[in-house]
Amino acid sequence: MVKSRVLKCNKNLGQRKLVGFELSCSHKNCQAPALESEKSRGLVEEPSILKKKSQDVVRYLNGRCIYLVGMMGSGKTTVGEILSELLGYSFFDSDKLIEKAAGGTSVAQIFEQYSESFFRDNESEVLKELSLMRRLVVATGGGAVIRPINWKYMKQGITVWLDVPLEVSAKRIAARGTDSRPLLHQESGDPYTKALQGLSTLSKDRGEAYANADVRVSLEHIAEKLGYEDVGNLTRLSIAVEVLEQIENVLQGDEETLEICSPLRSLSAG
Ligand SMILES: Nc1ncnc2c1ncn2[C@@H]1O[C@H](COP(=O)(O)OP(=O)(O)O)[C@@H](O)[C@H]1O
Ligand SMILES: O=C(O)C1=C[C@@H](OP(=O)(O)O)[C@@H](O)[C@H](O)C1
Ligand SMILES: [Mg+2]
Repeated sequence: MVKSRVLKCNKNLGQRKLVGFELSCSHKNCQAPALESEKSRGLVEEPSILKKKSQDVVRYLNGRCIYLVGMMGSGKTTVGEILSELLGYSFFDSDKLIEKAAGGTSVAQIFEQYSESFFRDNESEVLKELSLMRRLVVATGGGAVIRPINWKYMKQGITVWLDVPLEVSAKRIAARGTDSRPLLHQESGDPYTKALQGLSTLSKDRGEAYANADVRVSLEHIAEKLGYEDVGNLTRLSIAVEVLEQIENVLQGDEETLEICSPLRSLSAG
């Protein structure tokens, strides 16, 4: 087992960082376990056409990581896991890494016991560490987009914005409750109302930050393409496939552009 860098620091209010983020991978360049071993998780059955698409995207990515951005409840963690399985990449959720480094303290407790700013410092540290690695799918926390430094780290890979109607995200969050999302706690009313109000406020504050992503995956666009009346009924897999297709479109375009612009490139590729 190869361990990448582990942050050495102490967990206290004086220091701004938590004790070691342990980012360990099964192979030197952070390849995920072979897809077969992932199949045991049974997250997705993979028809041959999807396998071919996944393999094409892996080639275009050439080891670059995928960073999923989007509001709370947009499906970053859920779709990210499926994407990692399809690509044979390792999956990391930045929130989970922070919670693990904090000895299991939840995100909500970190906000309460330390501060949002403390959480954000650690979020940036996690993204900095992950930016040194390859062949990862990273589900970021919804607020990762608000710090420019985080874009510097995420832009080492391909950034994908899951653009989901706030009503759909609010419904998903309400189904599990808002306790785990501290930025929704100050709202009043039933879980759906709290979630929708909180998301609406955050969305206004964050403006176009998410639009800095390399790829925008609009669930409304997918629903239209697939003939779904209700965006909320789109399956996790159909969204993951759209992410792959959009990444392929962007990277294929880049590859063709590079081929046109620098004919020597194919020689340098060896
Ligand atoms: N396509 C989907 N259809 C139905 N529920 C979903 C879908 N994607 C995510 N969810 C659910 O929505 C909630 C939020 O998803 P999550 O992946 O945690 O979002 P994020 O990480 O962006 O906050 C979870 O309970 C998850 O199971
Ligand atoms: O939008 C945000 O600022 C946050 C989103 C959360 O992650 P999810 O987007 O996975 O819920 C988590 O990082 C924290 O509660 C802050
Ligand atoms: Mg998440």
